[in-house]
Amino acid sequence: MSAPVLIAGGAGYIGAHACKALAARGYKPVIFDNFSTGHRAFVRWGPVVEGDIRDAAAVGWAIREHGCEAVLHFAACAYVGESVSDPRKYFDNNVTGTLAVLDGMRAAGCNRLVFSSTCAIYGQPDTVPISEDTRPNPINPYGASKLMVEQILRDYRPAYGLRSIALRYFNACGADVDGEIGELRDPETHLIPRAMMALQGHVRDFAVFGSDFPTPDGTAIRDYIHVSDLADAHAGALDALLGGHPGGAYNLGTGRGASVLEVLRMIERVTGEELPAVTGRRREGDPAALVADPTLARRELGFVPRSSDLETIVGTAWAWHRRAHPRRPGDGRRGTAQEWSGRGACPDSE
Ligand SMILES: NC(=O)c1ccc[n+]([C@@H]2O[C@H](COP(=O)([O-])OP(=O)(O)OC[C@H]3O[C@@H](n4cnc5c(N)ncnc54)[C@H](O)[C@@H]3O)[C@@H](O)[C@H]2O)c1
Ligand SMILES: O=c1ccn([C@@H]2O[C@H](COP(=O)(O)OP(=O)(O)O[C@H]3O[C@H](CO)[C@@H](O)[C@H](O)[C@H]3O)[C@@H](O)[C@H]2O)c(=O)[nH]1
Repeated sequence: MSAPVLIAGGAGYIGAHACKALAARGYKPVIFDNFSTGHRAFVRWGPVVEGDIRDAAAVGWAIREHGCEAVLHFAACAYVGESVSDPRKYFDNNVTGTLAVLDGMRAAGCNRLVFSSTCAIYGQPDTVPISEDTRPNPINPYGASKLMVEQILRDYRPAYGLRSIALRYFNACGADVDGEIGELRDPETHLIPRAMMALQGHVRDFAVFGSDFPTPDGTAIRDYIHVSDLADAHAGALDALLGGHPGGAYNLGTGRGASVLEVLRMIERVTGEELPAVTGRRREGDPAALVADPTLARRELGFVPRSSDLETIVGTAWAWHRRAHPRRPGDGRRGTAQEWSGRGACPDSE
């Protein structure tokens, strides 16, 4: 018998990959989504309830109707820049929305939750790699909203017996190896999909955001984790919660950092194409380096990334993008990623 699980935000990028991973493990994902950024075409592995997480009664109804034993909660607004210009939207959807999910769960007698948190809760840490002991210090409302939810979850555990695991993803990327789902947003702000959209002529203003960071090549370093590894980690966290895990918070990353230039060189290698080489200013609020210490997740959840080498990340993302965004004629290229390493030689995009 497959256990039904409510997947709030299951029509989105990471949520849909999690639905596929859960279905492969014998769970029955029940997708709950308002399709604000999700895709109807990504609903393939279970029934869908169209609704808003801020509607606690609708969440409770969906849990009872399908007999869900747990909730995986991906639904959120997740644009860092937008969270600075419109913080109310973020505190409303991410914090008030999560309170409503928790109300719906309690009303339906469901007390196990896996929550999508983020390394954005750490802000600009002084040292990397970042362990869970690093003091959270978010520098934007998006990160603050996720940290608030983590605090709420900690308080709900002793008060209401709601056991939860918060998974702090580093940079989610890549696409399903079968090419069934991938990363597709409007607008798209993330490095890898934007670079690929630039190659296909859909983005005209692609740039490296900053070449003066205190890093070996001057560009920012991130810990890129394949979305299918994240999806497997959710299945593992769910297994753990259903098996009696008391709950907690875990970093999900590889422990290895890659600079923007290293990612772009890999994109050029895998695609055999030259990217437009433009160096722009730093994006406001971008830390120099975020790299996970994933030891705790490995030890306590058995988390081992299998697809998170840059070549697999870029290869799967490129396969998806070629299908999702057929090339447009004309491209306006201005150089190669190789040229970026000679910083200063490139035109400034500002
Ligand atoms: N993409 C990343 O690199 C990354 C990193 C760290 C954390 N996260 C977190 O992971 C989660 C999923 O991110 P994603 O990249 O898949 O984003 P996404 O936008 O693709 O998915 C979010 C999904 O939630 C749905 N949704 C949003 N608000 C809703 C509401 N009020 N009611 C019902 N459904 C709603 C959207 O329609 C969408 O299907 C988010 O919570 C995000 O904060 C993402
Ligand atoms: O066109 C672009 C886009 C991005 N970057 C740089 O590439 C790096 C990665 O950027 P991006 O892919 O936008 O990811 P992050 O800004 O690191 O943020 C993502 O990863 C966070 C966790 O690290 C999540 O919390 C956020 O939701 C998610 O947007 C950063 O240094 C950016 O400045 C560029 O140089 N050019």
